[in-house]
Amino acid sequence: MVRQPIPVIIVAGFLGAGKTSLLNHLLRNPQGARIGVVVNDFGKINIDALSVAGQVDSTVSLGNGCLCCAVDASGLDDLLARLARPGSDIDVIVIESSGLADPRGMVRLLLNSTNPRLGYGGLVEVVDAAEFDATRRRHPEIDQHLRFADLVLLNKIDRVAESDQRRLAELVGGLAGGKPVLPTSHGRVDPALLFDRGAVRERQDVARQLSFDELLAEPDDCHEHLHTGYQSVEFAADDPVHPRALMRFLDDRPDGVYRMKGQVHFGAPGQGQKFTLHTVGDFLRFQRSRWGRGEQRRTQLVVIGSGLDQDRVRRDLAACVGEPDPADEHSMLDVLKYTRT
Ligand SMILES: Nc1nc2c(ncn2[C@@H]2O[C@H](COP(=O)(O)OP(=O)(O)OP(=O)(O)O)[C@@H](O)[C@H]2O)c(=O)[nH]1
Repeated sequence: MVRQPIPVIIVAGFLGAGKTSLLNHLLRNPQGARIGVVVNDFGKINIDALSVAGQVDSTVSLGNGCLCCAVDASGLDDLLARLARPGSDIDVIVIESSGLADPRGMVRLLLNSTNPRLGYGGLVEVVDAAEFDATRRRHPEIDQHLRFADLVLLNKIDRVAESDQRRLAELVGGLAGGKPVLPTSHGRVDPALLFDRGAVRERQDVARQLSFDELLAEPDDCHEHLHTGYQSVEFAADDPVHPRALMRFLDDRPDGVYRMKGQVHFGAPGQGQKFTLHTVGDFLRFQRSRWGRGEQRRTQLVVIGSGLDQDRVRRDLAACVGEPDPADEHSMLDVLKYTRT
């Protein structure tokens, strides 16, 4: 029997929109589908890969650089071929693109793929409902990212007033040419909407239509992509970080910082857990969990922003390393205010 090509679905969306949350949701609720994953992060430390690792066997990661122009079609093909190799039993591959990648470049790469075992499975755009207006003001070109979406998740709906939800859904739906817009929280969507064979086939048919000829013919200048205006700083420390010092850094983030993510090892007594940190714009959240067995307790952070003074960010974070005074019982208080377990 001839095997149908494995659909490759691209999950795109601006920094911090909720792509990894969606991916984790899909991996936890696969509904029988065996999912292969490619994660592409902007920073050198691939935090997204760390976040999804352990949940799937078939993850390949491609850190440091946006997939939209960092690799050519053959480079991506090699990555995908590893997942789609005969006998791998994968039903669907999901590529989580970096938050600064141009989805059009990614779609183009897939349409140019020569691997007969793979087929384009559609573009899912995740939109941060709370940040969308501000992001558009800074980057009007983001509108174009929605043009080829097959499905838009209007995510973080819990952070937006009801009246704004309607306005945003209409706005985003218009930019996506009338494609379905689903309000979501933490990327919780019915996986069938992404993986259902009928839906995938429909998206593949649409991809063959005129609009995609247009996409393939469109000039693509990498120098105009969003990632060219952004920098990232990676920070790692084996020694514990002082909670009060890190909170001071977070309260007064250096100019240009938009996104921070990673894990923090605090030295405060009784706080031997792993704290996963996320900032997106003004949003700040820690999540507390146990360190894995054999996992090294260390801080690893990526800071992403535009116009960053990278040396200063590095210096300021290095200055946060240190252990609180054992007499300071409340050193973790401010961290815990922003922590969810
Ligand atoms: N309140 C709220 N927070 C969310 C929602 N979805 C994601 N988040 C939080 O937003 C932060 C960023 O989410 P991620 O899923 O890592 O975003 P991302 O798009 O993968 O980020 P990048 O890969 O860095 O671009 C995390 O702290 C998430 O827990 C949501 O629907 N509501």
